Amino acid sequence: MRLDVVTIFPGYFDALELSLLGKAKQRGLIDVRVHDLRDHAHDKHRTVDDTPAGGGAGMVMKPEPWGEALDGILADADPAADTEPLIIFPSPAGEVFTQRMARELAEESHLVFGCGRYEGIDQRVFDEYAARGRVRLVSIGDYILNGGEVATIAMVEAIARLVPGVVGNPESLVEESHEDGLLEYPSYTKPASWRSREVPPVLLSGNHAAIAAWRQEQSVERTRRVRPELLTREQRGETRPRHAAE
Ligand SMILES: N#Cc1c(-c2ccc3ccn(Cc4ccccn4)c3c2)n[nH]c1N
Repeated sequence: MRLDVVTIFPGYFDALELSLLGKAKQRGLIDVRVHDLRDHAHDKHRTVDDTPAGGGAGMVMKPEPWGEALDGILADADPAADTEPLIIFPSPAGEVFTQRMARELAEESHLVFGCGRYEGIDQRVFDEYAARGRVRLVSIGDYILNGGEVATIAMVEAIARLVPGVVGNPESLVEESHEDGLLEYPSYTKPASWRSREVPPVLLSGNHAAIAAWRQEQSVERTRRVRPELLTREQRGETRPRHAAE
């Protein structure tokens, strides 16, 4: 998978050189290219923002540097690829990023992340690239950040770890929160007793069926307590199980 990131703060993405993603890069599983938007602003001060049309507080990112940066990336994309690159703009006005979306995006061969700052990017940039290809505005949650960089790092981590070969043991991806629509069960390790707090005996029983049942029950109970909206109506007890005899 190729990942291009356009930002005025390229240093944010040094984080992608660390840990799992750094190793995946070294192994050629992920090709990350970070572009400084200011390299595409050619005035003396490398200006990337201007006052909002119609007035209002703050500044808006000018379209010209974005056009030059994104045109360059698209022109450099693999012409033999099945599909054109998908351009993702983190935005508080975007569709909410979920594990389902992460799985969907992990199937892509080329993702481009456009990190806005200030009050956002001139709308015509979104319109231009949506007319020419595939664009999605995506939000990582209902709160306001100062720009798209942190959201991009979060999304890149969630997506890249699903790319085959990036995570050592693919089985560890199966029983994770949200993979089956439920929150993950609580985890324990050694020692069996710590400050008079015991590991649940079922986990030490060696009875794998009982352990699996306990973990499923814990996932449903934790989801019911913390995120009831993730449960199906049947799991919430609002309907009888479909197989139940009348
Ligand atoms: N994803 C995501 C985001 C963002 C986000 C993403 C990109 C930009 C570019 C500028 N700003 C600041 C800003 C302030 C005020 C109104 C609009 N925008 C961003 C914020 N905030 N919260 C999320 N879940």
